[in-house]
Amino acid sequence: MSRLVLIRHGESQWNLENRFTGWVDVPLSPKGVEEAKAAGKKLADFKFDRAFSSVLARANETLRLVLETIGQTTIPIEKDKALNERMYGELQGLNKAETAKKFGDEQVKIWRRSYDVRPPGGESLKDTAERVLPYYESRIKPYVLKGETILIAAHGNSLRALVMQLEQLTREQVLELNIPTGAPLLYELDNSGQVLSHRYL
Ligand SMILES: O=C(O)[C@@H](CO)OP(=O)(O)O
Repeated sequence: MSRLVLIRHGESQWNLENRFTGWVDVPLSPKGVEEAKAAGKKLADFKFDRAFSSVLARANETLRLVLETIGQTTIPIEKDKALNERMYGELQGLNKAETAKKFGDEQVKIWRRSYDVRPPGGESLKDTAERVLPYYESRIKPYVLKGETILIAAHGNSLRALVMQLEQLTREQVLELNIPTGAPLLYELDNSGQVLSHRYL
């Protein structure tokens, strides 16, 4: 059996300011730093074989703080832009509440949570899945099949794409799927990579 822990980065400065972030490389907020350390405390009983992260600072920093908290900073780490947040195109930098006022709540929900509608100039969840899932299959799943204990630090939407696949969610179900910041989500998988159980720690 393999254990796979997914963690969305702690609160970022732009989460705090309620701005669309995407590929903009913003830092963690002070609360985000605390969330990452608290996540580490929840993972104190885990002995990770390896970890993966996007190349964005908020995920890298979250991973570093978790590994420092549990004293496991020497494990192999692979960082790849395939795990980056969904690129939010023209929405990047805009305030989410102001954007909802301008375009309507329903339109903004579709841009934020639908499966295959692209925000203007950006990636849909489907586009994001088309880079996250091949990366998972080629770089992460081989270690799942070996029964390793693995940590992935990434983003709301890159993790939604992975969770949709792991849990075989429908497009309707993924519309309601939100992944909170700094909350470790544990999957137990069998030796063929099928999910046996999942829960937030
Ligand atoms: O702004 C973003 O890049 C993401 C994650 O914070 O936002 P959303 O909640 O719309 O997926």
